[in-house]
Amino acid sequence: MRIAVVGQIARDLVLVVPEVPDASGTVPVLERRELLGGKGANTAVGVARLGASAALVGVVGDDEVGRHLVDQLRADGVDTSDVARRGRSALIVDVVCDGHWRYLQDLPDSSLVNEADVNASGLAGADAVVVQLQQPAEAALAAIRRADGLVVLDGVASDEQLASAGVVRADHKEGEELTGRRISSADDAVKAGRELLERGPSLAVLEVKGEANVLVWSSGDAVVPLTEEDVVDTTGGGDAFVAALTFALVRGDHPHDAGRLAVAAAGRAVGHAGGRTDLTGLRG
Ligand SMILES: OC[C@H]1O[C@H](O)[C@H](O)[C@@H]1O
Repeated sequence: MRIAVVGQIARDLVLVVPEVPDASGTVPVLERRELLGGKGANTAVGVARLGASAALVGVVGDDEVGRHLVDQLRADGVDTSDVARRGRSALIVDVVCDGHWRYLQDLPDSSLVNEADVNASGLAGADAVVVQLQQPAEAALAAIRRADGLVVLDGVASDEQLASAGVVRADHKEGEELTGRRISSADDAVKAGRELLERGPSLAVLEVKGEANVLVWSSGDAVVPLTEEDVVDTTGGGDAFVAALTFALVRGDHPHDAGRLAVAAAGRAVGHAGGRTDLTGLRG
């Protein structure tokens, strides 16, 4: 099984604080961690740790940090032949308070995947392509058009993108933006998911904040409650979720089982610090 991911690669600076400061306020940093991150890279590493072959279409800086990011991806078993090197590397500052993140993003334009990167990549041969929609819309569309396998969209997709996708997955905030609906219960998510299916995909996966993930497909739906893991850091929970969801769907799992594996993976991710989680042994 080969899964390609189109998305961001970054260096994360995690600062754990006791509270978020007001304007002109100061708070101490309780803990500082320099970690490997980026949604695309985290997802690709998750796929590799689940035992599939993972390839990443992304960009790192043409600098020392970029070399380190690529070396670590390779060490984690990710095929980096489609990782471009230019400009400076993206830096994300994760301000973590009570286990929940707020990001400050230093994303130079050069750090975004462009259409030429996608067209030069080998994603066409993959069984599934995960497209993270933080990338420019034209690059995302190029990836969707070039994909031969299952297309999994992660984030707020446009109608044009949805029309050619197999799966769309959105966290709570993205789900509300994507559907224009308030999603505060599983029933809301099922209704929103049904509307999404009319826009193209055959599976919609929406989060109900703090409660569950809801999967909706043409002949059914399933509500998978979140695990009761102690939350250390929510960074990367969604990336582990998408990695496991895609892995399970390509393996041929029923959507409900795929949802269960995805929730278990996200639970493992939020139970530890940083965006790269060891999903080894998590096979459902
Ligand atoms: O999804 C988590 C990732 O998003 C942010 O962009 C950080 O890089 C972090 O690793």
